[in-house]
Amino acid sequence: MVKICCIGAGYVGGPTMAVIAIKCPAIEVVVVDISKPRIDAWNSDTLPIYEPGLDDVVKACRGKNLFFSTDVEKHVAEADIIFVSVNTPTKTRGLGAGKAADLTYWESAARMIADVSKSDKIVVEKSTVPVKTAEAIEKILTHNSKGINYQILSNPEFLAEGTAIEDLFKPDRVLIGGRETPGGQKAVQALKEVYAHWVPEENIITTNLWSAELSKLAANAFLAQRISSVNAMSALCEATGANVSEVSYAIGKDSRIGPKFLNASVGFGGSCFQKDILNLVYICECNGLPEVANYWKQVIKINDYQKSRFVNRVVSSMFNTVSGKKIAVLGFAFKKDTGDTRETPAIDVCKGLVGDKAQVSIYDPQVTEDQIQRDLAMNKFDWDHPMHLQPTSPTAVKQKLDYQKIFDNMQKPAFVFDGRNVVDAEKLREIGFIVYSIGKPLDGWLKDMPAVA
Ligand SMILES: NC(=O)C1=CN([C@@H]2O[C@H](COP(=O)(O)OP(=O)(O)OC[C@H]3O[C@@H](n4cnc5c(N)ncnc54)[C@H](O)[C@@H]3O)[C@@H](O)[C@H]2O)C=CC1
Ligand SMILES: O=C(O)[C@H]1O[C@H](OP(=O)(O)OP(=O)(O)OC[C@H]2O[C@@H](n3ccc(=O)[nH]c3=O)[C@H](O)[C@@H]2O)[C@H](O)[C@@H](O)[C@@H]1O
Repeated sequence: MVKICCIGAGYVGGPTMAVIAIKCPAIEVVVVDISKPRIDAWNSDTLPIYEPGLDDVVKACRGKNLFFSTDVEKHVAEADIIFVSVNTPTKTRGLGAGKAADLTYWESAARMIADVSKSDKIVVEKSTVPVKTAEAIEKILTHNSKGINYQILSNPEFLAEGTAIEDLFKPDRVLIGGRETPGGQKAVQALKEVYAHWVPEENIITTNLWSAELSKLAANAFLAQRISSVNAMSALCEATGANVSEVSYAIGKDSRIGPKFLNASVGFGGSCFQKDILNLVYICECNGLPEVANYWKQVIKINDYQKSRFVNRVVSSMFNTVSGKKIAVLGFAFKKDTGDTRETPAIDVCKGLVGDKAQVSIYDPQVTEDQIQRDLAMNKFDWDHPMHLQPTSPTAVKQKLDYQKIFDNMQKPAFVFDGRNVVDAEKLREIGFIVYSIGKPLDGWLKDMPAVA
């Protein structure tokens, strides 16, 4: 029986391994982590992360061929294939602080693999890492190899939170990079066979190691760039009377552009887009490519601009001050169907409003009060140092808001600021609200109260 061990039971390690286990009943999959609370939660009825469909997959194979354990060394020693899916946050201090990826967790996992292994291993980079990380890992593993053969593969993950199970069941592609040696190619084949249990062969792409590592950073950079592009357009729409949804639809009809990922928003969030672009910027700088670095930096700058533009719009609409005013924030996670708050734009928006002394009340059905308090107290880039444990008691209750009742209870004029373009603005205007929707023609009131970013 092939044995797989995955180091890191987070948003990637947990769902990815659960799907491998359910699709490959003949493979034993053990997910290990140094965090006991996280492993305990994976072994309980309340999983440590909320992800639609995840519960069913875990329950179907846990205890059969899927296991969660803190006995990291034992399971690493026994495995044939080791996935490393630990966090790779942005460095907070030292060389490359605020940009480079912090590989501390990765390095300690690699050293532990080197220490405990007694048989040949395929080590798979699942975490998103800088290009050439495999070379560094190879050095650590082979330095004291005691005759053990290690093959390093890059197999980046492309799942998005909120749709992880769907994405894993039907990935657009699986990417596997390996050394172009007979040993490297044999390892690529072994991993390909795992995915071939459910992914059509033509969707499994194999490349050299560096292409696979770079493709992951490039994919996230391109995706984030689309959002910054449409968000940049949203500002121009507001200034000109164009409607960003109509513009997105019109350009998305061009098959070369495509319709997906063109929703204007208060800005992108999540643990990866910003981190991975900063990492890409740092790699470009280290390779003497400042023009390329500056090109990608703009994606982050527009994202920051969009968040502060939103806060300024709120403040300027209310006579340039929100001091003492009651503001309800609905939704705090970085997107729907997740409880993950890492780098959520809501943090910047709430901090901006609180900075102007607003009285802010925050609600998200998937995020606990404790988590929100911690997030708002944290410094930039600290959110992934140490581990960011998710709330274990989210409610799945979907509540319908009674906007008429809300309006009746509010001081007038009553405002709604929609950072996601999800409310029915016309209906709310009929009730009497002044509504701001990103990138949409402005209400008369808002036109008279120009916001400066
Ligand atoms: N969250 C996402 O949607 C995606 C994340 N990624 C990448 O996957 C990687 C992991 O991300 P997440 O799962 O979100 O992180 P996470 O923070 O949720 O999980 C990482 C886990 O690794 C554990 N860990 C750290 N060092 C360890 C060690 N030495 N031994 C055992 N366990 C250790 C931590 O305790 C933590 O539970 C990152 O590189 C990220 O960029 C890639 C695609 C999607
Ligand atoms: O490397 C990663 O971590 C992952 O990053 C993203 O996935 P994720 O961040 O989970 O979620 P997305 O759906 O990409 O959303 C990211 C942010 O962009 C925002 N967004 C997305 C789409 C859009 O049109 N507009 C927009 O503002 C979302 O609200 C959210 O804040 C990528 O989509 C995944 O392919 C990748 O594997």
